[in-house]
Amino acid sequence: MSHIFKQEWLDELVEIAKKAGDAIMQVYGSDQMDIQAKADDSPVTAADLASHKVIVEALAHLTPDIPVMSEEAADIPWETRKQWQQYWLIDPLDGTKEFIKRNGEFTVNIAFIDKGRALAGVVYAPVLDKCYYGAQHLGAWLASADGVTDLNQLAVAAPNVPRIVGSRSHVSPGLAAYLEEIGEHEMTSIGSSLKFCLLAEGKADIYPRLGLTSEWDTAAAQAVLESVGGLVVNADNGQPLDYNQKEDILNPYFIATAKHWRDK
Ligand SMILES: Nc1ncnc2c1ncn2[C@@H]1O[C@H](COP(=O)(O)O)[C@@H](OP(=O)(O)O)[C@H]1O
Ligand SMILES: [Mg+2]
Repeated sequence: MSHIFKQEWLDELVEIAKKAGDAIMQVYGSDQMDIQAKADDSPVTAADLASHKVIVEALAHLTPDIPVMSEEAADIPWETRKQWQQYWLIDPLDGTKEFIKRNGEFTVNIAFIDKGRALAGVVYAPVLDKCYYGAQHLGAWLASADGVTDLNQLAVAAPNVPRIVGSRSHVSPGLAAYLEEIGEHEMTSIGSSLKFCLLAEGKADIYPRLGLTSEWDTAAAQAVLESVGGLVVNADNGQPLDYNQKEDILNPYFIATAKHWRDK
């Protein structure tokens, strides 16, 4: 059965992400982060696993019949997964390296994928106290200490010189070539899916990711950005970045662009 993504689900996702953030902050505030290396040698902490547990349990309660894929439970056969029309795709703690460095640039990510498209998502940065959430047919908002901002109501003027955002901890040779081609620009480095959120908030213009990411790293934030008219495309062919269309979970290199920059 196919579901219509409802406003109540979006509100519920915000609550779930905040609970997951609370679980992460318990580890963040303790002396012992319990860092382990995963099979691919990337770090995983007690916080990734605690956040994963909170989200998976809450989603099972919210929508018992919708499957869930998480970075921390990704071993789902392609034969099974390729049948999914709709599913939740989560990265319980994106920016694990930033979490370990304790610079606050990490997020909880929950996306709703509908027929290969990132339809809705929430991105929550507990230390920064910022929660971005949206759905393509409902809109997108930022909840912070200042209250709730409708991201579609922001009037953003595109600057003359593009403001580029890039990874703090994963720098690729492709990016250097891209920046050289683009010429004069301002560059900001920040960890996790927050890069997309800066575009959605009108604080940056382009996020070129000419390096590897997995589908759970991008889905929720792509949904937020595209709910405010931004776009994320495959850097090679300009096609929208899609989900669950191939066995390999790695994304192609991509370029994300803010609405005000697309309109320029
Ligand atoms: N070589 C690689 N292969 C796959 N994913 C990679 C990668 N290098 C970085 N990433 C992904 O990039 C994410 C961090 O993004 P950024 O560099 O923009 O902060 C990591 O998420 P996690 O922290 O959840 O593992 C990781 O999944
Ligand atoms: Mg990640």
